[in-house]
Amino acid sequence: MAATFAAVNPAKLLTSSSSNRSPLPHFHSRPLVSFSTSIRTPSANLVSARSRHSPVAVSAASGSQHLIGSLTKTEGLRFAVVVARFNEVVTNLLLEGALETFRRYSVREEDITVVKVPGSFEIPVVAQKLGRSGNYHAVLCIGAVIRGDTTHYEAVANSAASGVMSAGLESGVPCIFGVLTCENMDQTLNRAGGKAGNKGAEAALTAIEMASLFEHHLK
Ligand SMILES: Nc1c(NC[C@H](O)[C@H](O)[C@H](O)CO)[nH]c(=O)[nH]c1=O
Ligand SMILES: CC(=O)[C@@H](O)COP(=O)(O)O
Repeated sequence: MAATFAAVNPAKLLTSSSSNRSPLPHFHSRPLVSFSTSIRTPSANLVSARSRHSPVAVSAASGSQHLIGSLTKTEGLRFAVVVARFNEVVTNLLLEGALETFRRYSVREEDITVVKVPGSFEIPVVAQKLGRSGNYHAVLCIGAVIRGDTTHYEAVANSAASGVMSAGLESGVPCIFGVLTCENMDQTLNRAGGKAGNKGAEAALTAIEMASLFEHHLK
């Protein structure tokens, strides 16, 4: 049977859609977030063999081991991005934000697969399949659900949210919820590179952290 999804070169996506939009205002030239790796009570006995090799596993005063994903150890991490085409003007901006973040944090383009689906309702089943494939360390889900006149909004938004959660639980691969659920287009655009930032970029950071947590600490 033919492949059920098509891989899209993210570089091409960025190029093809960047001509008719203004630059995203919330991007900076350096990584947006960094975690302190300092150990306040550096007792050798408290640091496990594994954490010695990982600057992001820190031991607290209590002696408990604290594990946290790294935003900098991205080498070899592979990501799938499932994007709803519904409200495409918005989801393209979210996708661009996500790809820009992956690039800033040194995720290689060839380690990113973008899969387009009709609407947010279709995201979970694809996320689950991608998670189960074993090919990805995290699946980032992007969509934009905007309230209309009927109760359709609740159905789509709630299904997307619980479906993405189920996809993660069922596949064992972090599935990240980058689906906007907004009252109107103003609210939506504000969160797709406007006043409230770019939630696609934020969700990509979450994907990196979770992928690292699983890969470096929870295997
Ligand atoms: N209204 C929105 C939808 N609706 C479409 C559904 O997601 C789905 O494709 C359809 O019901 C067929 O199963 N999708 C969004 O992503 N955003 C919306 O605002
Ligand atoms: C998300 C939606 O519900 C929307 O596109 C549908 O609008 P309506 O409730 O007016 O049919």
